[in-house]
Amino acid sequence: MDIPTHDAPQPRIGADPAERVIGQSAVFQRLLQLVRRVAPTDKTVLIWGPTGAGKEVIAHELHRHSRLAGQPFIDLNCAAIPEHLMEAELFGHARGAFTGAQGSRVGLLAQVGRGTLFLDEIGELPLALQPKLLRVLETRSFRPLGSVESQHFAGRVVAATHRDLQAAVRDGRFREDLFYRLSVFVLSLPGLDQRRDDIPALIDHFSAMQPRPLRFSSDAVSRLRQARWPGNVRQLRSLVDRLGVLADGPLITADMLGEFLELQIHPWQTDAGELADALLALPGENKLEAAETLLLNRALQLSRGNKTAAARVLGVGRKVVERRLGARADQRQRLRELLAEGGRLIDGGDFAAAARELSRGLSLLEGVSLQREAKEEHFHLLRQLGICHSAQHGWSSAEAMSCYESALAVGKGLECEPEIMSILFGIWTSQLMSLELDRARGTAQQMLQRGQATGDGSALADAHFAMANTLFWLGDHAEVLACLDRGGLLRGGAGRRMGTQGFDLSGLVLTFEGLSAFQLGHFSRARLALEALLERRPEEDQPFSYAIALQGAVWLACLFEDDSLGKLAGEMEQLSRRHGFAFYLGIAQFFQGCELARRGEHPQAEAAMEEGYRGQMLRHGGKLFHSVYAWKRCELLLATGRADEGRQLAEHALELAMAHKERAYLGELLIARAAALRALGDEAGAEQGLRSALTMAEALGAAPSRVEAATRLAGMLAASGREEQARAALANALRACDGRMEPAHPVLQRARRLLGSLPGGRADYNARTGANHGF
Ligand SMILES: Nc1ncnc2c1ncn2[C@@H]1O[C@H](COP(=O)(O)OP(=O)(O)OP(=O)(O)O)[C@@H](O)[C@H]1O
Repeated sequence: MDIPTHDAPQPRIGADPAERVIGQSAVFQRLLQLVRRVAPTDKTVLIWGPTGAGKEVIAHELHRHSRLAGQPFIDLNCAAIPEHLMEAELFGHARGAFTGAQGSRVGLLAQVGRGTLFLDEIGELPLALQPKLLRVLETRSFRPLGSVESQHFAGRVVAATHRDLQAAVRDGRFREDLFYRLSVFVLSLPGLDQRRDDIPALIDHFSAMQPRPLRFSSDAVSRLRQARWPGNVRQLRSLVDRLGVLADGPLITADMLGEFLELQIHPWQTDAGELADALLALPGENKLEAAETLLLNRALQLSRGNKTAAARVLGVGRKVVERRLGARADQRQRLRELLAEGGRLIDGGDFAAAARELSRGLSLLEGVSLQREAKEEHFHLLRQLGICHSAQHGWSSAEAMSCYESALAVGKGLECEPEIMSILFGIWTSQLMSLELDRARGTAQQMLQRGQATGDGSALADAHFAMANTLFWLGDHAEVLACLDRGGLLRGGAGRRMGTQGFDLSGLVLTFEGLSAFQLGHFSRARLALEALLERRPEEDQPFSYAIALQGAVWLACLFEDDSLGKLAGEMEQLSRRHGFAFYLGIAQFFQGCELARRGEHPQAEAAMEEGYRGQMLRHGGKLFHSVYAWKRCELLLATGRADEGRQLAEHALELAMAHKERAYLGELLIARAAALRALGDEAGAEQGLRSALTMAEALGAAPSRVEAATRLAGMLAASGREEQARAALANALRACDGRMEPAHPVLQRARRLLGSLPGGRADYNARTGANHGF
């Protein structure tokens, strides 16, 4: 007789019925009594119980106590056989019944004779087969596929399930009539948690089955009695089996159990389908290989790297394990070579080629085989690829960010602190440049925490600078100075302190100290910072440090409306061109534009500002400078009679600033918009705008914009005959800044000139401040 072959497990015929059934607990004993009472009848029985609780053992027990104990016991797992083969399996088929049926086949219904047919996982029986099985039970006859003759079914059906069959009936997944036909008797099997008293005897029973005898100390037994057993008796048995292979000696103590209990795999908590789905969701293309790697890794972990023991756990020869490990070592070597090659190409500035090599390395890691053991290589691949992307596409590149973020996730737990800090710095820069200030502050905070945890001074310095810089754009100028101070970065003198990123940190610190001091009205401090920046003489081998110093200097010179602005910006432009510092070239051109505007050379000013901001800064850095640009360009537009364009620009910049909580130059932007409105003839709008600017500047503690807004407002009030209000507004703003400002600063000079021109203004101011500034 030709029997068609398939990959499904063959049913076991005549499984060892002599296997002892262990269980003295009251609940289990009651069940056994019931088993013995039901067994001699030939009625159908449904065994319900959680997975691994011993349903098959009970089915054997039923068979053993039945009148037909000498007859076959056949078990068929309904979940393990593909639907299209199940019917032939059960009913058998005649020759030629379907394509490929070269011979006839005797089905299990016939094979079982007068014995017990155990249908395990009956809940998985395909819906199409359910009425056919029902008919067998009702008529006690069946017809093999392709046959015209009915045969008598003489056996007994015992079914089992861990599912709630009534729920399956409600959901339409199981036929109600079959359910009632099967559950003539229902035996409910308790889970191991409900019969913990059986645990010691079960441990003894399974220990005795080991090739090497095992003994459990009493604390080990009580630990096992207390453990959770979602996989029930099968889980307990696997644990003892594993101990039998892996324990160093025969005595098992509670301490040794910890590791084994923690490492328990619970495939029984899920069903085979779910388990397979989880495996199919593994990373990489080749899922079979991924699943195999997972098994190998686990076996090695359980056997603590012992290949012979791992091979035993896996049920393969040691050579198989060795071959797989050898292949992995080769792959890892290749990974290291790619990483080294990537590093060399980065050093040589060939970022595109480096990215290609590094990506190759990443694709090697796509499967799960190397992911665990090559974590460090994985981290460096992602980090270096991030460097390539930011070098090629700018700090804000999405690819760079995603590499950095993945690197951080992979790098958790690795001892690569300097590299992790450098990634965080990269992420922070990108967030700052794209005006994601809240996120930038979060990253700076993370850097501070890491720096504090490791106590690394350089990392802490970087972190304080990052935080101070973020705070500057958030408009919290007093906190900028406090943060730089907390980081021990102030009063660094003329020396150079390089940050871990290779930047001249002291030049940057002086810049933000100066800018914040300026906004707070501490003009003399800001001026000192400007002078210290100018003292940082160019050094041939450190052009980038000089570019940083010049950046701070031109920016401050612009704020101070100094005559040196043009010369400094020119110097910065030349330096940046010479060394290819595109972003710094943009800054230089932009400030050149500001200087040209001051001199009234409007067309050239406009060209320089546009080229600097749009041509370079936006392209190579980000939109961080948008408010400085909008403020200065709006002034230029007003000077050339394009007030409406100026208003639009200022309004757009205000929207952006508000959306990103960027407040560094918010007062200046509000003033610029008010000036545009006034130029457009909207006097009321302009007055309102200036009042808002005044309030905003006051709230931010920003002195220059406060005085400027008050001066412009006073000018409007005086022009409309409200001289008293004008004088009060001006005197208030000046008084608030009094004692901190340099008398020579142009903003103050304009304010004082106006106040002096108002009736009683000079006397009023001098009387209130007790000063005599000699208007
Ligand atoms: N009372 C018991 N005495 C001895 N061994 C038992 C007992 N109960 C279960 N076992 C053992 O536990 C393992 C699981 O038992 P069994 O296969 O009968 O569980 P099951 O409930 O049918 O599982 P599943 O739901 O996965 O089909 C088997 O190795 C079995 O020998």
